[in-house]
Amino acid sequence: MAQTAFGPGPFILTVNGGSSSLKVALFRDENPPVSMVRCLFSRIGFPDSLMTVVSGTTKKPESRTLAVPDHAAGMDLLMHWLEQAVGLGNIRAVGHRVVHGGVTYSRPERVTPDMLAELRRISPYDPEHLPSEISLIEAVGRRCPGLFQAACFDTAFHHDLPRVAALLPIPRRYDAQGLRRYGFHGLSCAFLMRELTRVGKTGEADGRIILAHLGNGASMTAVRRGRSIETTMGFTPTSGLPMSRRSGDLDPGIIAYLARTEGMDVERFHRMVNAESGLLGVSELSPDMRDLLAQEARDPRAAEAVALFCYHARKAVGALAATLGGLDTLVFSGGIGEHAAPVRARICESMEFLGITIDPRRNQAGEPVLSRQDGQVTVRLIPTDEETEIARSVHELLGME
Ligand SMILES: Nc1ncnc2c1ncn2[C@@H]1O[C@H](COP(=O)(O)OP(=O)(O)O)[C@@H](O)[C@H]1O
Ligand SMILES: CC(=O)OP(=O)(O)O
Ligand SMILES: [Mg+2]
Repeated sequence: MAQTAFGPGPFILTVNGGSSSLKVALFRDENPPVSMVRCLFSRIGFPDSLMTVVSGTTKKPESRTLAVPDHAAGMDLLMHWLEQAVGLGNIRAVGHRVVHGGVTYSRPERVTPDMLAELRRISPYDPEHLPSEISLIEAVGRRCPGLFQAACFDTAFHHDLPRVAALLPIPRRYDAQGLRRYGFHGLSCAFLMRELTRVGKTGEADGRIILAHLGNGASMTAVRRGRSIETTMGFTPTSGLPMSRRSGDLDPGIIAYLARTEGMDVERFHRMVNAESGLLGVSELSPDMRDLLAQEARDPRAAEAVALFCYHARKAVGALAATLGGLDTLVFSGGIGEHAAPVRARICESMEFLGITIDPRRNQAGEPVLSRQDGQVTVRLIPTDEETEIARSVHELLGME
């Protein structure tokens, strides 16, 4: 393979399309894959979209503002840049994060026309993520026809949820139509479990574990003997914990109430619970935990939003521990879980009854183990990396071709 700006190829490209962001990373196709450069488009669809590039070697972020009207436009810009930096011929495969795989997909798979048709069919399951993810697969296909593309599903980690956890308490006929609890953030869960196997005590990864993925989207998952047995998100990623802009679980009665009293229609309701709720909705200030922590001393709305987030997270730890029949390990991850020491402290407050005690110094310093020496539950901080998980899966799939 020819020499490129990032050394010799071949490369794997990973594509992670969020609701208004796009993360792309280039890996050298080795075992394990080596991250060469990462690129983040944020605020897609806004006039001040930002492109941030972080090189795998210097780790120095370089940002510039540019108009990115939608995900496909971001992908086109990126492919153009990659053509010059590495040559598209040096890219062996592209791996996409696909948030929803419905009942059909339980492992990473090569994208086929049939898969695209099925993803289009289930798009209404997750209109926040699936349409843009499909458009990214299509954008790559247009630019590089025939290139190996794989879909890595967030729902896959939870595919074998116990029936009682997956079943929704609504008329049975909907279950047959795919209306069930699926669970998300599975790529992050898979990565965290791999890391726990690497850094944990002997047998720890086979114990009773809660993975707290707290980012803009936030969910917690109970894992026993390596298997997801319960998780806070259900049919869509709007459910579960309150998030940066998403409401999380709500009383279903609210939908009918707002329709009757305000004439609120489906689209308006969808926008409210996905884009105008959570930390942003309660604080009326910001969806960003950093901003709220900085303002909570002087603005009671910021304080209430942070308190609400920590309260629901603590409640979820208790509920998930009950489904596990006790707890051995609690893992904090995601932007908030990895960086917000005060939030971690508040989630773990008054949890001694469950064996959770964290050491304030370790927590403040963000050490890999946060629990006290004598703590019954090992509380850990593990940075997640969905991109590496995707690249690993693609490398494995290529090996099976
Ligand atoms: N130092 C920090 N202190 C508090 N919150 C932080 C810090 N760094 C990042 N966060 C929060 O992490 C969240 C973003 O999480 P991240 O996992 O990066 O997002 P995404 O889900 O979009 O991948 C934001 O709410 C941000 O405020
Ligand atoms: C599944 C999900 O919530 O994804 P994100 O956190 O990237 O929005
Ligand atoms: Mg995320």
